[in-house]
This record gives sequence, C-alpha cells and structure tokens, in this order.
Amino acid sequence: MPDRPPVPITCAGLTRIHDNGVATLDPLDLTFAPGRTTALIGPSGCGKSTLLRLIAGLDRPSAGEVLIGGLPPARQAARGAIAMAFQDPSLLPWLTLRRNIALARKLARRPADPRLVDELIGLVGLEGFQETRPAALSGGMRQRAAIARALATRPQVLLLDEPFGAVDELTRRQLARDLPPLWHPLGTTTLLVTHSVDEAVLLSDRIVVLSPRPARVVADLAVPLLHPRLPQVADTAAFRRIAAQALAALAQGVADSPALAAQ
Ligand SMILES: Nc1ncnc2c1ncn2[C@@H]1O[C@H](COP(=O)(O)OP(=O)(O)OP(=O)(O)O)[C@@H](O)[C@H]1O
Repeated sequence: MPDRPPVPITCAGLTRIHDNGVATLDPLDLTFAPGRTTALIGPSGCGKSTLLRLIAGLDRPSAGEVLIGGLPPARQAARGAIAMAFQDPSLLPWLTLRRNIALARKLARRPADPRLVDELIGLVGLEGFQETRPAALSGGMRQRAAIARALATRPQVLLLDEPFGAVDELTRRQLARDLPPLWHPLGTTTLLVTHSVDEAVLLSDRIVVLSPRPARVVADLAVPLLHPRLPQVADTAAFRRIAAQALAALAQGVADSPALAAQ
C-alpha cells in the first residue's frame, strides 16, 4: 500500500533556453496523472532529458513552471519524494552496492530497511554482488543498481532516463516484466524516457511523442493494456497497433520539423 499519496506533475508553459541560445522546449504544457507511467519518446536531442531534469529540480526553466503535487520540484526533492535513474548512474565509488542503495534511503529521509535493499538487489539480478564496489560492476550492472537505488526510496515520483541503455536484450525484457509491479502498488508517478517504442508500449499507460527540438507534443497515446504485462503481450495486435501509431507520430514530427525541412 502507498505510504505517501500519489501526486500529479504539471508542466505549464515550460521552456528551457540554454546559455548558448539553444531552445529545447516549445513551450510545453503537460500534466502527468498521479500513479500513472508515461513514456516520453522523441528524436535524439529534442529535449527529453532537459524535461526530466526540470521535473527533478536539477535545472530551472527559462519560463513556465513545474509543480509536483502543487509544490516546486526542489521542495519535493528535499523531502525525498523524487527518485531518478539516469543513463549514467552516479554510484559512490567507495561504497559497496548494498551501502549505495541503503544511502539513498537515508538521503531520502526514509528509515533503514536492509530487507528491502537486499530484495531490490535480487530483483534487478545483482544477487551476490551486495558487497561489490561500482568499479567492479559492468555498465549494465551499474544501471540496474541505479534502478534498485531509485526504487529503494519508495518515491512518489520516479524519473527514468533510458535506464536500460546498457543492459542486454534478455535482461531488459526481464526488467520490463519485473520492475513495474514494484512501483504500481506504490502509486508512483513514473516518467520513462526511452528510444525503444516497444519498451514504451510495454511499460507505460501513456506515450507522449515529442518532435525534434524545440520539443512539442506530436501525439499523446493511451496504452490501454492490462497490467501486469508479460513480454508475450508484444505479439498481440493491440500492442503492435499502438507501437505503429507511436512510430508514425515520431516520423511525422520529424517530417513537420521546420529546422529539418530547412536543411
Ligand atoms: N547544459 C547545456 N548547455 C547547452 N545546450 C544544452 C545543455 N543541455 C542540453 N543542451 C542541448 O539541448 C538539446 C536537448 O538536449 P537533451 O539532452 O534534453 O536531449 P534528449 O532528447 O534527451 O537527447 P537524447 O535522446 O540524445 O539523450 C540538445 O541540443 C543539447 O545539445
């Protein structure tokens, strides 16, 4: 059962213009419903990571605002409500895997829970590596450790930026099957950035397709497939139809992009 209530995320008129003048968001108006999982897909460089960083409170918008359960991201981050697993997991090199994950709970002001920590390590397939330091883990293992670390805080908001990028295909499928049941019962509002359309359909309740930079919403697709989803769902007509719609929207966004059309 959730011990903290599910929260919505609202982005209103959100723009980020970097110091070099690069504008990443068009501005964006998006609301993410409490407890739902949304996949964000879009061409490389369109602004997906920028959007996630703004929602995480790691960056500030040039205009507009993000509210999480009515509060600014920095306030929610300070109370340990937000957890992230990014492409390049920043595990502390001097701590073992178990201690890295336990520390995340401490930083999120959650009581120690060694059983949960070990359970998560097992679920991401790192059983036996509890006392190993990050340097002795492969890139894919470190990514899985980062996912366990994010889930260990029992967050209200979970931000996943290409979390399976360095993970092999079979392990990816296993994680896609095993991980969502960990955050669904908590009512975690989850955003997943991925380059894989199939991963987006498999893991999410909704897919937001973004255009090339500056990102605007090209399509907003519901994924009305029942949970839990076994990998075989990818062979169903409903799954393939949604994947085809997402792919077509991606292509349309690129075709309609003024920047690319001018090249
Ligand atoms: N700190 C920064 N300073 C200047 N430009 C930046 C900065 N961060 C990002 N950008 C630019 O903003 C744009 C969007 O970057 P972002 O990382 O958000 O894209 P993305 O959609 O996540 O890309 P990818 O799918 O390749 O990871 C890119 O053109 C990038 O060069």
